[in-house]
Amino acid sequence: MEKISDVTIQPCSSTPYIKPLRITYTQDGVKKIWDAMKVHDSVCVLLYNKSRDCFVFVRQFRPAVYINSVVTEKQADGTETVDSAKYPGTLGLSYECCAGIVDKDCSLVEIAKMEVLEECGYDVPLENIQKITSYKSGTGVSGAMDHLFCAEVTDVMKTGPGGGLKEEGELIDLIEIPLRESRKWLFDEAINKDGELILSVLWFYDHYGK
Ligand SMILES: Nc1ncnc2c1ncn2[C@@H]1O[C@H](COP(=O)(O)OP(=O)(O)O[C@H]2O[C@H](CO)[C@@H](O)[C@H](O)[C@H]2O)[C@@H](O)[C@H]1O
Repeated sequence: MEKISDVTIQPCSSTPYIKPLRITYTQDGVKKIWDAMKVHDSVCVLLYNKSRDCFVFVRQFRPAVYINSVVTEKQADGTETVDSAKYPGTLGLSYECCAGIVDKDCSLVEIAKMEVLEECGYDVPLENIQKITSYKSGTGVSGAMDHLFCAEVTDVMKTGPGGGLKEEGELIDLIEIPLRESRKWLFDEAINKDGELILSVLWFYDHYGK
């Protein structure tokens, strides 16, 4: 998972996942420019395993986290590289709630259910998936919607290994954090995690009075 090497970084104009854009507009009579990115909306599911009183998170190597944690070297051909002997892949490991982009023609809660099965191996009934909230993420750059859900699962619902879709190259570890240890873990800045995870867990404490 964290054995990373041969890292190169180059400009990217457009892909199926992101579309960088330059926006010009006039605001109160003043001409302005803003650089932004079109990205997919996403769903994110906080999983709480009732059988073992723990949260189930996913841990994966995130290239964006990695390259923002290292010093890159400019090469003559204009690309940038990273000395992976100096900067281990562990710098790019990130703990997140199970999540996925909204790129399918089905409801958000159905996408949430599919992601829980693919990434975490739990076959959770739709009625166990409850909405937390939806909000605009990355307002300076993307402004996409993030739809947060919470699902209570039990060991009986664990029907597969999870770990993500191998055909999409996904490499995902499942990490269980006991509820009683989660407050300390949540605010441990040495552990990479995203805002969706923190918000969802704080919602859980509030909603269930934990
Ligand atoms: N930028 C990219 N470059 C190359 N390949 C890409 C890519 N984005 C997606 N992919 C490909 O699409 C596959 C499926 O991605 P997912 O829908 O599982 O989103 P992911 O969990 O990575 O991010 C989800 O979770 C994170 C964290 O919550 C959210 O930020 C995010 O919007 C949400 O989709 C990936 O395995 C990869 O093959």
